[in-house]
Amino acid sequence: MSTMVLASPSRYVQGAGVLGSLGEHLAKIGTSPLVVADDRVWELVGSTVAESLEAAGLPVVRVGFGTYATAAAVDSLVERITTDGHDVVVGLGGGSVIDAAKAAGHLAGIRWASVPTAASSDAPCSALSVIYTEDGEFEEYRFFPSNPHLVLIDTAVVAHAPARFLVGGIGDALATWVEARAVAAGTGDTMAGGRPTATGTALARLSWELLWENALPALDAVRARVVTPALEKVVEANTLLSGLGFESGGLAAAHAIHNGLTAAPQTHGLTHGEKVNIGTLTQLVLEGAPTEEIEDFIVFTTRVGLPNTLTEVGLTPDSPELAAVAAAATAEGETIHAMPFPVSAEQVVSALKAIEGISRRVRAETGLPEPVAYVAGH
Ligand SMILES: NC(=O)c1ccc[n+]([C@@H]2O[C@H](COP(=O)([O-])OP(=O)(O)OC[C@H]3O[C@@H](n4cnc5c(N)ncnc54)[C@H](O)[C@@H]3O)[C@@H](O)[C@H]2O)c1
Ligand SMILES: [Zn+2]
Repeated sequence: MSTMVLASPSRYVQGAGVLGSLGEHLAKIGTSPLVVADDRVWELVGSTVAESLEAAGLPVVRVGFGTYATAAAVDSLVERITTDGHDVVVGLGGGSVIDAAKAAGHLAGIRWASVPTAASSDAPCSALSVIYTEDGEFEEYRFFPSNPHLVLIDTAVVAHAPARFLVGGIGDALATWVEARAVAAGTGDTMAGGRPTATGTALARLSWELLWENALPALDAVRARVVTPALEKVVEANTLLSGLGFESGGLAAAHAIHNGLTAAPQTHGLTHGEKVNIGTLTQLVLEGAPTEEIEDFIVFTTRVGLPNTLTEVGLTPDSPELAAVAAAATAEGETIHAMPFPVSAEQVVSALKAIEGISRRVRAETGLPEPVAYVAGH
């Protein structure tokens, strides 16, 4: 019998205004926190965080952050933690700063907490970080022996973030069930280092169900800058359920194709979830999913505002970069090899080319807008 593993953070806290109790929660796991946040995020929530830490008797120390979770960014955080003797590191912001904080906490031998300010990815809960080059190309996954001690997400902050962040988080979370069911059907391991539990797979499915029901009204809520029950459900789906579901249910082709896409400079500037959505649709085509399911996915993700054509990620079916994307997606060790059948780079190129025409046809047939070409950096 193969071993099954489920991983999860020690504590998950979600609600409107919970950032005000960050200090109280952090005081249970450390006495000298280092908060990592870029200037934009600190401008938005720095005063709330500082007041909360002060009220809990904790010192307020914040260090800045760049764009990507690079090896160098992680190393410089480790140096800061070690020199100043911090005992808990807090990633405050998007998935990149959270990944950098996790990796630094692990290397420095201290605890770490995730405090996302947008529901833009399922990075906050996992025991791994995705490391990039300085140019934003996928470099490696780093795995840690434990998940964050605390994940805290304030839905009022999420409601005031640009809607595109929530769109990205929905794209990342929709992939979770499509990938988890593929891993469950095969023999591969999950990111937690074993076969999926029924629990992990079920959480991935619940994430999909909540999104299908609540994603569109949640986006309406964010555009109105208000917290509604639909938004709470989507934040939970994007952050907690997708986080547990991808880590313990398994990643497959969709994320491998996302990682491959980072090799095409045309895609830089798109969010993680936007690129993942191209991977999800490509996986559905690769596995020969029922036509109705593929068509429903295209209609739903177009309505959400996610790209589902090559055009929308700066590519075309004739782009020479597709070969490099497929080569990277099928590299040794990539999660595409957890699919229940062998996948070659040629198959990935074919499926990528196929999504352009399928999505254009479905969008035309259902009265949805034609894709608009994405130009990196604009
Ligand atoms: N480790 C994991 O398990 C895991 C899982 C999924 C994704 N990821 C990684 O997460 C990264 C993607 O994360 P992301 O999509 O959050 O992007 P990001 O972290 O790269 O960028 C987020 C940007 O949004 C800004 N921002 C954050 N909150 C804001 C707010 N409330 N208002 C305005 N601006 C705000 C930040 O300043 C930052 O510039 C990728 O590197 C991806 O590989 C990791
Ligand atoms: Zn992801």
